[in-house]
Amino acid sequence: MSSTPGRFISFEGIDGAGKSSHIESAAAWVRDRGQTVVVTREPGGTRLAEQLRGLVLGEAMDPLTETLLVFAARRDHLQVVIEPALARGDWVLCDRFTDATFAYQGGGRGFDLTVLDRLEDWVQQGRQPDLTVWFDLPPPVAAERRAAARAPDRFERQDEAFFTRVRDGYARRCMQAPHRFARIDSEHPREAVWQSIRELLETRAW
Ligand SMILES: Nc1ncnc2c1ncn2[C@@H]1O[C@H](COP(=O)(O)OP(=O)(O)OP(=O)(O)O)[C@@H](O)[C@H]1O
Ligand SMILES: Cc1cn([C@H]2C[C@H](O)[C@@H](COP(=O)(O)O)O2)c(=O)[nH]c1=O
Repeated sequence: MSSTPGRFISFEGIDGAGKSSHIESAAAWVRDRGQTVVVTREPGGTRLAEQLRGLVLGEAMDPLTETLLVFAARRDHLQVVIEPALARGDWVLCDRFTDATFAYQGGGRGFDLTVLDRLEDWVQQGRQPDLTVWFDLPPPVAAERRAAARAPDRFERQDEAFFTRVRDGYARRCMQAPHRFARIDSEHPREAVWQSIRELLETRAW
């Protein structure tokens, strides 16, 4: 059992914003302070949710189907991984959580935000991250980074207008929950971004 209560920290941003480049460093930083850390991701994190991830990232579907699948994956992830870890006092660092649904399905796809509000309440029963690190980056810069890094999936093939709406979706969530959100300027060089994350962990996660 850990000496302090666990924390739930989510990492968010448009595709290519730099989350994955920093989440393991953040986990190592927390472990160095004596905490047990679970690093996980959405959609995914359990056997079932990883299967749903494969469908969501690979198969064409309508926005309602997409929304229900990401929430189904989230429900399993919460029950099997996140809630048990927090109950043990572990820290959970999660590459994306429900803010991604509001940004991608709500902002990007234009799906009804009031339905998302209801699904969020229903699936999460009040569970929210203690801290959300939002890696903010202009869509054209993120597209350049992605193009240099890998072949695109179904979301990454979307155009700049889609990612502008996703980014606006994150900005809306940030304005609605300023106590939980922290915006990081991800256009800075990697070391400067990491410095911002470290300061954030020191001041707002502990
Ligand atoms: N600050 C930075 N400056 C320049 N390049 C960066 C920076 N941070 C990350 N990158 C590079 O940008 C690419 C995308 O980064 P990364 O995979 O971490 O993004 P991501 O937010 O996890 O994306 P996704 O959510 O789509 O998986 C990688 O090639 C990475 O090396
Ligand atoms: C949680 C969640 C994710 N997505 C999208 C966003 C990304 O394009 C992919 C996940 O892949 P990545 O490796 O994290 O970039 O899924 C979504 O549309 N809705 C969600 O709720």
